[in-house]
Amino acid sequence: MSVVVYAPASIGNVSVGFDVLGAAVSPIDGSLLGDRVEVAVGTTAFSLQCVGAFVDKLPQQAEDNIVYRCWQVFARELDHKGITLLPVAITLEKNMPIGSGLGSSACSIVAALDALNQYHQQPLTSNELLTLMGEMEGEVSGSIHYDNVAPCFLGGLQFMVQEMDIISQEIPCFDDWYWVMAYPGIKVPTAEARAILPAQYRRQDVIAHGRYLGGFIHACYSKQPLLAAKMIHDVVAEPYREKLLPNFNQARKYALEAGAIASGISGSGPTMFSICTNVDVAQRLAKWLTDNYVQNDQGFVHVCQLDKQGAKVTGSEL
Ligand SMILES: Nc1ncnc2c1ncn2[C@@H]1O[C@H](COP(=O)(O)OP(=O)(O)O)[C@@H](O)[C@H]1O
Ligand SMILES: N[C@@H](CCOP(=O)(O)O)C(=O)O
Repeated sequence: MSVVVYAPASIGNVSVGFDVLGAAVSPIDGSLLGDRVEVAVGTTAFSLQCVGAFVDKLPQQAEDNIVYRCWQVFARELDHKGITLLPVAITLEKNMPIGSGLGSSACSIVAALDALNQYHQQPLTSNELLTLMGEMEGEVSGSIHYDNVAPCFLGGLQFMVQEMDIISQEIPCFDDWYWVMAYPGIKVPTAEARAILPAQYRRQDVIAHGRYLGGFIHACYSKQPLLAAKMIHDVVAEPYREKLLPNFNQARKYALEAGAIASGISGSGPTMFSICTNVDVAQRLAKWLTDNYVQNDQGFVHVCQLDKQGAKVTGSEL
C-alpha cells in the first residue's frame, strides 16, 4: 500500500499581492520543478528517508524536517476525529532549492499532507488540509501566509480571501502567458526577507497597492492581459528586498527591453519571474538569464506555464 504526491513550484505574491496572491507553475518542457512525497507502509509509527537533488540542504535530523511536523499535525487532527493513524514510511524527494522564492517548503508541506491524507482514505477535507498547510508554512517562515501552499495545492492563480471559512479562490488568468523563472543559485531565507519589511507603510503606498491589486484582479476578470501586466507592481516588498538580489534591477530592465510584459521577485526571492506572451521571446530571455542572472551551478532557468492542477497523485497502490 503506498501513494506518491507531486507538488509544484509556486510564485508567492506575484509582485502585486503580498501574501494574498500566488501562482503554481510547471516547466513547459516537462522537467520536474516540485517535490515528491511517497507514503508507504511503515514498520514503526514514522520514518523519513530523503532523496533528490537538494537533499544535502535539508536539516540533518528528521525531526527538524517540516515533513515530520506535517505528520505530527496530521496525527493531531486524526486524533481529534477519533480516527486511527497508520504507521508510515515516508520518502521525500527534495527537488526544490531551499530559500529560493519558489515555495520550496510549501512543496514539501503540500506533498506530505496530501499524501498522508490520501493514504488514510482522505479523512480531512481540502479546507482542513489547507489550514494545516498554512500552519506548517508559518512554522518555517515566521508567519502564516497561504500564497505558496494554496496555489501549490489547488493549482492556478489563487487569491487568499480568508473569509466565510474560505481560504483561497482561483482567479482566471491568461493561458498564453509564459513565466520565465530564473533562480540564481543563492539562498534568501523567507523569514529574513520578511523581517526586513517595514511595520508601517505611507498612505500613498497603501493607495498605490490597492490600485495595483484591484486593477490586476479587474484586468484578469475583464480579460485585458496588457492592463493586468501593467498592474504587476510591488510597493510592499520589492523596494526593501531588491538589495538581497544581486543584479535584479539590471536583469529586470533587460527582461522588459527584451519583450517581457512584466517582471518581479518570486516570493521573497532570489528567483525572478518574467512574463512573456511569445514562447520564442521567453526562450531567448531564459538563455540571457542563464548567462547573466544565474550565479553558480545550483541555479537554473525554466520557461513555465501556470500549473492549473496543483498537487497530484503520481503513483498509488491503495
Ligand atoms: N522539507 C523541507 N523543505 C524545505 N525547507 C525545509 C524542509 N524541512 C525543513 N525546512 C526548513 O524550513 C526553512 C525553509 O526556508 P524558506 O526560506 O522558507 O524556504 P522557501 O522560501 O524556499 O520555502 C529552512 O530553514 C529549512 O531548513
Ligand atoms: N508572501 C511570502 C512569500 C514567500 O515565498 P517563498 O517562496 O520565498 O517562501 C513573502 O513574500 O514573504
